Amino acid sequence: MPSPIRIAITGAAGQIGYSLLFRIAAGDMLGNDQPVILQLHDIPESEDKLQGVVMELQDCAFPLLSGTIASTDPMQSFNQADIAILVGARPRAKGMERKDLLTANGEIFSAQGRVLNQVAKREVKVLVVGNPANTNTYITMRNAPDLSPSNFSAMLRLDHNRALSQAAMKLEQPVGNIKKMIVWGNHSSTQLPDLTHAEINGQRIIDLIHDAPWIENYFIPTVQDRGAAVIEARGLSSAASAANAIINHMRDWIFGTKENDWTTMGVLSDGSYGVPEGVFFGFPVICQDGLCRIVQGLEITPSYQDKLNITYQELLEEQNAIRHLLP
Ligand SMILES: NC(=O)C1=CN([C@@H]2O[C@H](COP(=O)(O)OP(=O)(O)OC[C@H]3O[C@@H](n4cnc5c(N)ncnc54)[C@H](O)[C@@H]3O)[C@@H](O)[C@H]2O)C=CC1
Ligand SMILES: O=C([O-])CC(=O)C(=O)O
Repeated sequence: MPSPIRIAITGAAGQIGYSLLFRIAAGDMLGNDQPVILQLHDIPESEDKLQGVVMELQDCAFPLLSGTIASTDPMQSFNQADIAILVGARPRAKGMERKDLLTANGEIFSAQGRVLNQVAKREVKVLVVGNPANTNTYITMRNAPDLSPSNFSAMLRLDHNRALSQAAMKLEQPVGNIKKMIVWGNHSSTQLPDLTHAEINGQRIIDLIHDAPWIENYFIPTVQDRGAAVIEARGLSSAASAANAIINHMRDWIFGTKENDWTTMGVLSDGSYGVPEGVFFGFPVICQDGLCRIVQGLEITPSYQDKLNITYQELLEEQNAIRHLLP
């Protein structure tokens, strides 16, 4: 058996945590022969709840779970972490946009960035989930100057999975056959779900759908607003699907994306596709050997380029609002 991998998870007592920890401990993220140590973090107000979750983890007797640490001290939770999944933050309620959470949540990520900088492994992979995810990733990265920007990514995988499922339902085909979906930009309602490059069994989906109004008036807004629709229906934000997306995201990052496919991750922009450098932006990426690179050379229509600019501008506004949280 390989030595255990240390996984720090913040907000572990919350609803995403409850859908996530048991799957990781069962081997869904790192495989059936990889032991893990869960380093669970939450705030003092949630300490009792966190202890309850730890009891349940013990009661599962997971063979791969070689240790569990539950702490309200990030120095302890992030210590020597190989992976850090930053979920802990306030969720939005009905009627809010995710960026309305910036004031409540931004500070969490500057503090946690500083601690990661001090005590996590230098090659730690940090996935930021707490909203607004792209800008919180930026705050975390900027507060951890000794770690490479490539150690950080923002979660757009839930949007990517939502887009895959909507396309599969329209085509009445298995979702697993669809490749090369993209969700560009911010994890917000300005994101651009893009199936113009997507394929099913080697054929371009747009050649099969032939329904531009469906794409413009149903597919794009349904994916953009899905988080709000779930909140409206459940009274709570997506949790099981978010946990599943975390597992998908980390698996692809660590083990690589599938051949002839890519995934969507929020990574630091480098000027690709006319998106100026310096924002965490949903791009199509191919991962190999633990490194992810932005897929190059895709054709973007002028109308989609305008939409990329809208979501970029929103990210810029978010960044301007959090300047005080940067060193
Ligand atoms: N990027 C994405 O695709 C998605 C992001 N989210 C976001 O994930 C976050 C968590 O969502 P839920 O689990 O549903 O919320 P929740 O309210 O059920 O749980 C949040 C947990 O975080 C803890 N917490 C609060 N401040 C913290 C801090 N400073 N350090 C550590 N833990 C802290 C709380 O005590 C609570 O246990 C929210 O911001 C939500 O909007 C949710 C779904 C998808
Ligand atoms: O919509 C929300 O607030 C939660 C979230 O990020 C999502 O479900 O995509």
